[in-house]
Amino acid sequence: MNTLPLKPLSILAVEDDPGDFGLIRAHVRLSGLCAKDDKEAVIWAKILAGGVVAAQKSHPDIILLDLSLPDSAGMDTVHAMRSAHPGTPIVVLTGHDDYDLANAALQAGAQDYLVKGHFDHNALGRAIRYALVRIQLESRLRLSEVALNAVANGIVITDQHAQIEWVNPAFTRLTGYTLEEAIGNKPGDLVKSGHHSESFYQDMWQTILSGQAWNAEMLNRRKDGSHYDESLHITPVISENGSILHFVAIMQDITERKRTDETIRNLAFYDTLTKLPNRRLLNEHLNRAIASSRRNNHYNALMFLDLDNFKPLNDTYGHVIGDQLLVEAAHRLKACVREIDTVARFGGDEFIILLSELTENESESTIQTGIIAEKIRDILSAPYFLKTTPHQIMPPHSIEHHCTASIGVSVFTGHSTTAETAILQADKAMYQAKERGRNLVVFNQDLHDPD
Ligand SMILES: Nc1nc2c(ncn2[C@@H]2O[C@H](COP(=O)(O)OP(=O)(O)OP(=O)(O)O)[C@@H](O)[C@H]2O)c(=O)[nH]1
Repeated sequence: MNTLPLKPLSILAVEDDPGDFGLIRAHVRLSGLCAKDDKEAVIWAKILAGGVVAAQKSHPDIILLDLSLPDSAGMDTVHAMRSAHPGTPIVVLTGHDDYDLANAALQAGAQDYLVKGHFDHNALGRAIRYALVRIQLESRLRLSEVALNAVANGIVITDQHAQIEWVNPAFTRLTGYTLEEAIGNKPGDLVKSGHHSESFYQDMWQTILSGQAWNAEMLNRRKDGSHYDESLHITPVISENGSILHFVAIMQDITERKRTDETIRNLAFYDTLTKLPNRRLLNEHLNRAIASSRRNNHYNALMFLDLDNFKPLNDTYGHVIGDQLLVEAAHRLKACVREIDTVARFGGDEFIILLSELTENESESTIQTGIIAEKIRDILSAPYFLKTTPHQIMPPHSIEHHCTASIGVSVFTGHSTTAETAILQADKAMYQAKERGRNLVVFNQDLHDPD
């Protein structure tokens, strides 16, 4: 920050009363703000218009402004001088002890005021120095405000009780809440989505109340009810004695980034046609199931499922119709299992179903799996109604198609197998199901030479 000018000050006094001007000049000399023998140190203008012109010509360091002039009175005088000379500090001279008038003058852009006839050279000197410092601080403050208003990130300033004192326009753009609507509310009351646990917020409070900054990515709710993802950074503002005065929260809308991350994740781990987990995600789930089975001794089951005679459907009606059947089969499979199980598309017309956390008893687990496998076989064999699309040669119509599946099953614990062998065993059993005439469930354990 600039310090006060070291050179003697140049002062403009806008004052219609020669007696008052004489007093001002005497006080200025006594105050030591300018050289004692400098007759030009205080420039005199008797009316506002003259004062405005004099300020333009001489660029004074400070303007002493009487509020009651022949060509202007009251706040109009302050407004006129302030707009003509925005960067020059103004000390208003009021005629009587009118604090309302003085306050209004400060609001209108003056930096300080003096009551005429009630100040000496010390008070004048102090007022002038104060006004010079204050205008510098005000200009820095204005600059910061312009910057805060211009940034793309939302900014919220709260008091120590988390009640909003100020928000910037980016916050309004992000949440839909204007400054007026936000003031006095707690941020959580405006944007909490209900998506995060109590412990999430407890962690936040614990951190910021201990004087530390807190960062998180979270889902919030706009005024119109829609949701957005934000990256949030909260910093406590701490006084010299260590108590918290404010919190400053800076938030960035990361909805787009989250969406892109989600798309990339979906492409990496999910089949684009059926939206089922792909091989890579299946392997993750399978390895996790094996690891947990090693700890808790629960059996898992893996079904390798291949649709029977799927190729002719493609050959007769085209891949678009074949795709519809694959999507419908995926829906049916998902409906047959629990939330914790995995239905994955392994490739082509092959699916894998992983049943996790069965019982600790092999035969019980095998019976359970058999029931589910039969249910799947049954559900998949129900007719499919597939719709041809208008661009095909035939007008759009519905095709009723029948399709069955051959299912190979392996039941295992984490102690007895690896992910690879579990898949191989189920695949081998599925191959047997095909060999034995299709539309069958075959367990790996029932093969003559199970692996
Ligand atoms: N519509 C469609 N077809 C696919 C897709 N991926 C693979 N296919 C087809 O699925 C068929 C798989 O056929 P197979 O499993 O070899 O033979 P199948 O006719 O089902 O006979 P079996 O399995 O022996 O009962 C092939 O015609 C592939 O072209 C896909 O994403 N969409």
